[in-house]
Amino acid sequence: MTTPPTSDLGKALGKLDIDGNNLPPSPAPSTPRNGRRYALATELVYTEHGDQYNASSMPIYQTATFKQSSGAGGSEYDYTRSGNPTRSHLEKHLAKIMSANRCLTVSSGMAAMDVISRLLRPGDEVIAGDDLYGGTNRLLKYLSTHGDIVVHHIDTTNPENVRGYVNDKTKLVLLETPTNPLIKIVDIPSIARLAHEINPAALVAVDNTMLSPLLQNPLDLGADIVYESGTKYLSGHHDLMAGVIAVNSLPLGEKLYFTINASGCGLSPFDSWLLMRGVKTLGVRMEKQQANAMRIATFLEDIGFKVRYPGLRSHPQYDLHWSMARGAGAVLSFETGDVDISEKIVEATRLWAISVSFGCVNSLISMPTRMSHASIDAKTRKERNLAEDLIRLCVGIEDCEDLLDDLQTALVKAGAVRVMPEGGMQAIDFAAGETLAQ
Ligand SMILES: Cc1ncc(COP(=O)(O)O)c(C=O)c1O
Ligand SMILES: N[C@@H](CCSC[C@H](N)C(=O)O)C(=O)O
Repeated sequence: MTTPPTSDLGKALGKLDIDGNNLPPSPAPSTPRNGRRYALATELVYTEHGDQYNASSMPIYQTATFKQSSGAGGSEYDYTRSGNPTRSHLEKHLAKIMSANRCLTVSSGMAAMDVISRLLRPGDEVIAGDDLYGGTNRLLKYLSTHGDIVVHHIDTTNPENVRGYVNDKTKLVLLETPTNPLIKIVDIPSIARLAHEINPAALVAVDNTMLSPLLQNPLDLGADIVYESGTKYLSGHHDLMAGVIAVNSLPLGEKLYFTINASGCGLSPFDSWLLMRGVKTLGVRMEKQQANAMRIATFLEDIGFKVRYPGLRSHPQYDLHWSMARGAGAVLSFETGDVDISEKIVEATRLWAISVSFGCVNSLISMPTRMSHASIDAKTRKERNLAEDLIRLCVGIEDCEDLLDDLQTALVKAGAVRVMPEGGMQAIDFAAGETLAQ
């Protein structure tokens, strides 16, 4: 029961929420899904954890063990591998944000993927995209060579392609959207629907790292599992590694928890605390990152580069993206038509750090085939149309004029653009055989 309101405003409003329920104003931590009622930007920062001293920030329970009050054990926590209050608090908060009934946090995005992959048995089949993060590709390859799992890498941008591969052995359909690094869009609702129709036991898992729960909720779109690298947008500062898994099915959540406890990959108390702190600023970070990304993408497209970004009208799956997502994110890629020129651009930037990963407050530049996707062999990259000259930009929160200025200088220094007498610049079409001299 809630206590009666004492202020006039309180009396006027009572304790009723917008649905007329007499409930606490925000989700009780243990019932995140049913309790959500503020806008996401508010929920990101609003937390309740019931600390005995009312600490505003959830304390870090930096302990491996918890003393028991009886010889039979049985307290809520006994050992941090099995559970820790700081991690639990984060998981409950994330469940609320991710529109999930249960959330689990582990030591990296790949650990999340590994935990999910333990649901597979020899002979099971996995359907995955042909454009996906290099590390995910590497783990799937390992499962196929060491675990007798059959992995089909197909173009998941067309749900009909997926239909052809779903059968009674399909255990997992693994999707990324937008894909990393080609920024292709995958129709989560259609694929989830058809996969479940053909094989109700098939699990549809979505790697939501590119957008974060602020911009897309795959569970609401029909997925069974959503996971993310918390190393990226959720934390936002590249100062921790984390992975997050969210589900609505509680039995499925228990299976995943079993693996986390059994294998010991649960997120540490300190990283749980850091991630909790990072999540609170996700809204403001992403807002600025997206605004900057849109300007950068528009500039590159205007001067003639082929740019991949779902914020641009020219993206071939623009409508599909916006039917699922609330924003375009802040990762884009573009091609120059010449690998050496791309390398020169990357190396000529100063503000844009040459770095893997994305989602950080700092802007990053990289050539995926040399860095994040180098673990995919050159032959496979070619088969999957992963252009060697592709440059990926992960846009941060800096002043956009500075970012544009640094990028423009790098383009000129690298000889990737022609400076026009009337001002401005024009990309040189190296793929069409054009040169700077022309
Ligand atoms: C789309 C995507 N998923 C998963 C991962 C794995 O995350 P982590 O590096 O935290 O293991 C990455 C990057 O590493 C990624 O880009
Ligand atoms: N050497 C690492 C590369 C990590 S790439 C990180 C991120 N997902 C990205 O796309 O940039 C590895 O081998 O995993």
